[in-house]
Amino acid sequence: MANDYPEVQGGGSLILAWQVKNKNVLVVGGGEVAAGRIVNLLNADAKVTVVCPKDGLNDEVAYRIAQGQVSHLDRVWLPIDLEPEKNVAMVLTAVDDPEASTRIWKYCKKTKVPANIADVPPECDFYFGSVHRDGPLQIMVSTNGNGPRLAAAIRRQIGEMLPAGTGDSIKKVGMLRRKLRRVAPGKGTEDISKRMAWMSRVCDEWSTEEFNNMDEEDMEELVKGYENDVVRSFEDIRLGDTDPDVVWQFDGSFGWM
Ligand SMILES: C[C@@]1(CC(=O)O)C2=NC(=C\c3[nH]c(c(CCC(=O)O)c3CC(=O)O)Cc3[nH]c(c(CC(=O)O)c3CCC(=O)O)/C=C3\N/C(=C\2)[C@@H](CCC(=O)O)[C@]3(C)CC(=O)O)/[C@H]1CCC(=O)O
Ligand SMILES: NC(=O)c1ccc[n+]([C@@H]2O[C@H](COP(=O)([O-])OP(=O)(O)OC[C@H]3O[C@@H](n4cnc5c(N)ncnc54)[C@H](O)[C@@H]3O)[C@@H](O)[C@H]2O)c1
Repeated sequence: MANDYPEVQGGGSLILAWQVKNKNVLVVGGGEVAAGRIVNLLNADAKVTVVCPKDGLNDEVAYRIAQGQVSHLDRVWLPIDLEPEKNVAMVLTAVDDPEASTRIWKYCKKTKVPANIADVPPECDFYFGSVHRDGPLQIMVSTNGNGPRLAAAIRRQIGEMLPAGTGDSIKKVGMLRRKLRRVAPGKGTEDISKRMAWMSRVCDEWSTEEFNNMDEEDMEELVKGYENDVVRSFEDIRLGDTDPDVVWQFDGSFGWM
């Protein structure tokens, strides 16, 4: 039977944007790989505890501990680190001891805590990927275990392709969406459909650069069109005076002077 449904391509990962804000995450090990994991976790507002003997910490991890950005347990990992009272949401190990890694992985499975064991794909509930970050924008590249270094090269290429200010333009879209929900707070299905359709039109019709240049006043002006399903262009908002509230006033100049 012919159809246009997407073809299934098994063998991939389910790529998600996992929310770890204010959740307890345990990092086992304090070397270079742990340092990278810690930055990723702090960027996602997690509450991080590092378990690693003090003499094994690298400079970056020692700095995070000294700054109070993460908590520290000065010893090797122990099963008590996963006691239910600790409420651990996730475990990331980056240790140079494969036996310890496997022991930790098995214990995570027993206690049903999702875990990533660096370098041991069969002992991972999820893999890391290479991430491009620009404000609210995050792009993750995964090669699904085939070539992590290639993932980093592809991530850099993608980052270079994006127009400057892409992250800022996304921030503006976020502000506009929040403003729209204040102006039109309806929670009925029709309200939601109307809001989504209007917002989709704005996103399709406005460019990254226009979103970047959009200020608070432009946003106010733009959302005024929502009620009547009007999406004014950036140019129209900046140059036009279709708003009856705006009265043209002579400023004493004749333009050509
Ligand atoms: C993307 C990145 C994210 C991050 O870790 O932050 C990441 N690895 C990175 C770098 C990297 N890792 C390794 C090298 C040495 C060169 C090389 O081997 O290529 C380099 C390159 C370097 O250091 O420059 C060694 C390595 N890695 C794994 C194995 C085991 C194996 O393959 O069996 C071995 C040892 C292989 C061996 O024994 O020979 C496994 C995994 N590494 C993953 C992620 C997951 C798959 C992601 C994917 O496929 O896309 C997965 C499956 C599990 C996981 O760890 O989550 C990060 C780049 C971040 C960035 O720079 O932006
Ligand atoms: N997936 C990746 O992206 C990737 C990339 C490079 C290396 N690796 C692998 O990740 C692992 C860590 O690499 P690294 O460069 O950070 O190593 P590293 O030697 O710099 O750090 C290992 C750390 O683990 C600590 N440690 C060892 N046993 C421990 C235990 N039982 N409890 C708590 N802490 C313990 C050590 O004190 C040290 O701080 C290695 O197996 C390495 O091959 C993974």
